[in-house]
Amino acid sequence: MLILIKNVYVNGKRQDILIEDNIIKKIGEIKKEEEMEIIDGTKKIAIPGLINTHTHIPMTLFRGVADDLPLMEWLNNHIWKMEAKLNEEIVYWGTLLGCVEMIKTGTTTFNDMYFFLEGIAKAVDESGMRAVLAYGMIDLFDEEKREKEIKNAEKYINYIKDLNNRRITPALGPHAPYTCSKELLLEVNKLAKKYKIPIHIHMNETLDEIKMIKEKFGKEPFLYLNEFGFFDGVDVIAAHCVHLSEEEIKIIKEKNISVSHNPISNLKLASGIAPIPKLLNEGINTTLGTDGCGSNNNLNLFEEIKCSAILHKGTTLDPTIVKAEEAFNFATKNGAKALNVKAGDIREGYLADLVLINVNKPQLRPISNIKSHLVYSFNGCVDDVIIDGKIVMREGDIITLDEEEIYEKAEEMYAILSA
Ligand SMILES: N[C@@H](CCSC[C@H]1O[C@@H](n2cnc3c(=O)[nH]cnc32)[C@H](O)[C@@H]1O)C(=O)O
Ligand SMILES: [Zn+2]
Repeated sequence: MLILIKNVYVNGKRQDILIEDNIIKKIGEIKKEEEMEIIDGTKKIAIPGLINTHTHIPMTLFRGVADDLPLMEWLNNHIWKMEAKLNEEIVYWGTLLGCVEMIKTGTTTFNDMYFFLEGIAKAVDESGMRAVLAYGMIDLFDEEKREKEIKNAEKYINYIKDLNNRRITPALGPHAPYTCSKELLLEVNKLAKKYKIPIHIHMNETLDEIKMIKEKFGKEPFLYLNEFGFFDGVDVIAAHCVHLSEEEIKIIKEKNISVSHNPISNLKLASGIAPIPKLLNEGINTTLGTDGCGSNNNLNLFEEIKCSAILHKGTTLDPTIVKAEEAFNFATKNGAKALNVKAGDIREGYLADLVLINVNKPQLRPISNIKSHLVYSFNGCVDDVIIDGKIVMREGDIITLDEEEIYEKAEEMYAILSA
């Protein structure tokens, strides 16, 4: 399958992009040939598909159901109660709704931690998106639950591998150090090495959890986990990292941990503001996530890009902190590095995960500085999306999914959850 995007603004100039199978074959001057599908890029710019490194995608169905609460109350009194009613079908439709929202706002890859993974994987496969899927493990320090969670985790790793779908890969998802025992975390490290897959974990989101860990284990979360080798020999994506000591930042740097910065979720749950300028100073790989729709409440990664570019200017009173280019890289190159996917940039030999945006939009005019507009002005409504070399959306219409059906089913599924 050959796709030729003609005369599109990419990497600073108007040129052509040739896609062969799922790879960007050539960028430059390219002649049209018979068997090519041609996309006219004349009025469009091409950017790499965005990469969301922290989601709980089926939580689209929890949008707006428990606003204006702190994390622990939100989780314990609302979210975990509703999650008890979830099943494969509800998770499937919630995921499809999330895929529609992510495709429409230019996200092509997401890093998810949830449960009922068959439903999630089926929806991802149908949508055409790329995803790293982890079964979220919680043992609450109970041995019986631990055995069950470890068995489930390994079952899902093999389930996803057996799908043999190059767009869907497995990860391990121990929920957090305050919901997972040391024994479970040690087992997770072992499984990550055995299957050569990354670990996705919530870290240092709120002051409460840090207090809990310090009281229970006598030290801060990263120091506690590092002491028993949790970070050794594995790739870790740590979501949130809001409250960090200097010692903990050292560990993040030394262990090459990628941070998933979720500024809007952290603000909405009043968890705090992650010390991103300090992490950047240490060269720590910083990426962006939305978290779930219960605590954001959308999946528009352009909002996270803009928020990450202005929030830290405000906290440091330094307008030069987190420049537009850096913020854009959080959601593209850095995300690709964290998830170890050859995407996040439009270069020959890279995966053909790219997005076209028609510049005939008021927020993109005058065309003075495209990168600035994408970070500080654009509302995220993209036009065409190509993932793994397949056209998934054309001029705003998603080809792979039936939007109307998904919107209807989402209402039905929400009615079950809220009954
Ligand atoms: N097997 C676990 C599932 C854990 S999935 C990931 C969990 O993270 C929860 N979650 C969502 N957002 C956040 C957050 O910001 N911090 C901590 N947990 C969250 C989400 O509701 C879900 O319960 C169980 O039986 O509950
Ligand atoms: Zn989360």
